Amino acid sequence: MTIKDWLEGLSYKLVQGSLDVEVNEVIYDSRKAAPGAVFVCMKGTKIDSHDFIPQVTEAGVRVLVTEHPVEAPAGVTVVETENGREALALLSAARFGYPSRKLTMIGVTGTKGKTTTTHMIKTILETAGKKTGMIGTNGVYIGEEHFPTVNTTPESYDLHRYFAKMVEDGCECCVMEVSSQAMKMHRVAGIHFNYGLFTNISPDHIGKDEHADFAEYLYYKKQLFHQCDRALINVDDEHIDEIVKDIPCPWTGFGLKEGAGFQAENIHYVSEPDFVGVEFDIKGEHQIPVRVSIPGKFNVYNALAAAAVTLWVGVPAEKLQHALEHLKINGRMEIVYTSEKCCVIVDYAHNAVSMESLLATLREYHPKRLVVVFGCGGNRSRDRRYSMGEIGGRMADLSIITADNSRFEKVEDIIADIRGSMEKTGGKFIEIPDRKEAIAYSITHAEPGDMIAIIGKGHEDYQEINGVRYPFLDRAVVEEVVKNLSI
Ligand SMILES: CC(=O)N[C@H]1[C@@H](OP(=O)(O)OP(=O)(O)OC[C@H]2O[C@@H](n3ccc(=O)[nH]c3=O)[C@H](O)[C@@H]2O)O[C@H](CO)[C@@H](O)[C@@H]1O[C@H](C)C(=O)N[C@@H](C)C(=O)N[C@H](CCC(=O)O)C(=O)O
Ligand SMILES: Nc1ncnc2c1ncn2[C@@H]1O[C@H](COP(=O)(O)OP(=O)(O)OP(=O)(O)O)[C@@H](O)[C@H]1O
Repeated sequence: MTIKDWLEGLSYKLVQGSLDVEVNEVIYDSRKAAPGAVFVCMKGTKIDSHDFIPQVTEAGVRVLVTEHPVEAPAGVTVVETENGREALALLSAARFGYPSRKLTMIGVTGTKGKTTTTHMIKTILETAGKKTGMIGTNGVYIGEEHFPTVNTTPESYDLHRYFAKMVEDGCECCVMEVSSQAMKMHRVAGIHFNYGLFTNISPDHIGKDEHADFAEYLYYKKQLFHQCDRALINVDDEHIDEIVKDIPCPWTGFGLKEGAGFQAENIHYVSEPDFVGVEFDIKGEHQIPVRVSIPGKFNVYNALAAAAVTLWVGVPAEKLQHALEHLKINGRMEIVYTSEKCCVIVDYAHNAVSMESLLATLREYHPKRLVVVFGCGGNRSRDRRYSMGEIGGRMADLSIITADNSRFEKVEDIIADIRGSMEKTGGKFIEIPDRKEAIAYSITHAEPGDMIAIIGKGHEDYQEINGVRYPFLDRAVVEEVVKNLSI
């Protein structure tokens, strides 16, 4: 391969050297410099990697892609382009042989529900026999393999490396979360999505290094529509008019609104000893009754969107129904135990907004008592402790305040902050600093018909204390308690 072969689709200027230089790798981190690699420079939020040109050329790099004129040794090829991150995306796609073109690509964007919906889509597609790779906040899943990620949408080079692995491992489809930040940072530049899904939008990710304001946030979320054949959009979103304004691709609505292409109706919240979830009828393009084994109104939206897109992919109705009825998503409204006595749910809700919507949704199931077990992370905003304490006090029948990832703070200090706001509400609470004991207490003291929500850590398999991550999984603790006490 020569660098010329990898420049397809990129607008560039050759400012030094030749395009016939043989290349075998694309890098964007100077510490990986080696002969044969193309080093793509960019101005990052902290570092300008053009500064590393002396080091990388010293290490044998013979091709540089830069955003502005640079000084480079004679014999080194310099290609100038407008945006290094976009160049990285296009070169990486070429480097791996455009693997995303061999996959049915589904992109999911939105403020809330991305992770849940991508998991649902993957489960449905795999139930229908379509091997599916998945990329998002919880990491990358390819077959039995799991790779952790730093970002919800990883850097472009890593994306294409994972797509290539998916193709190699026989995946037919890829479902991935596409964050607005990824759009802004060109991580998905050049990727073509067969389907683009927009779950919802509300103000979030606004601030230094993210989005300047809500308009910019929306603008970047909408960029997905420029890269997909067909879009699926939540028509109940309060910003629907702005979302679909000047939309460049055909789109279909989903939601509860009459006339939506995929409409949910006859919604029932079901709480039975062996099934807790929600059932509804899909109306519109298809008429299919479904039962979803994850509770909550927002999971009606997530399941409806997942159903719609997988029906478009060609999944038969009975496979869809089976998948939704037996769904389990680690740490997202995960029902870990249900019996005549109580129902125990593990969820990742770790701020007041998520906690409030979670508790409100569980109320719909009319539990005898709604019990919440939670703490707050150390070395993070103290406001979160006050607001979560207030929500617990106001919305639960009993709050059991315990430890989360205390990091470098004392659990007792964090609990004291939570207690401060909880007391003002008059809500009932107890304090059990040891999280394992708190979980055990919630179950052993359950009253028939109770719902117990253990929140904040979801899928996390550790508890971070004084810089050490100790193994800890809420679900495993529940299972152990239930087994030992055989209730
Ligand atoms: C603000 C932001 O988005 N930053 C992202 C960005 O980092 P950066 O621009 O700060 O990078 P930098 O440290 O300045 O480095 C610039 C360049 O120098 C290179 N470098 C650096 C050091 C060195 O010795 N040599 C060298 O060549 C780096 O490899 C890089 O190419 O590029 C990195 C690589 O892709 C990202 O990991 C990083 O995400 C940070 C960790 C982050 O927190 N991002 C958040 C805001 C984010 O992206 N969030 C979204 C949304 C999540 C959601 O919806 O919930 C996400 O998709 O995760
Ligand atoms: N469709 C939805 N609408 C509103 N809230 C939702 C929806 N789906 C999930 N939630 C709530 O938001 C929390 C996060 O859900 P999820 O991880 O699926 O979203 P996300 O878009 O990936 O979020 P994040 O960007 O914060 O990782 C859940 O624990 C739940 O409380």
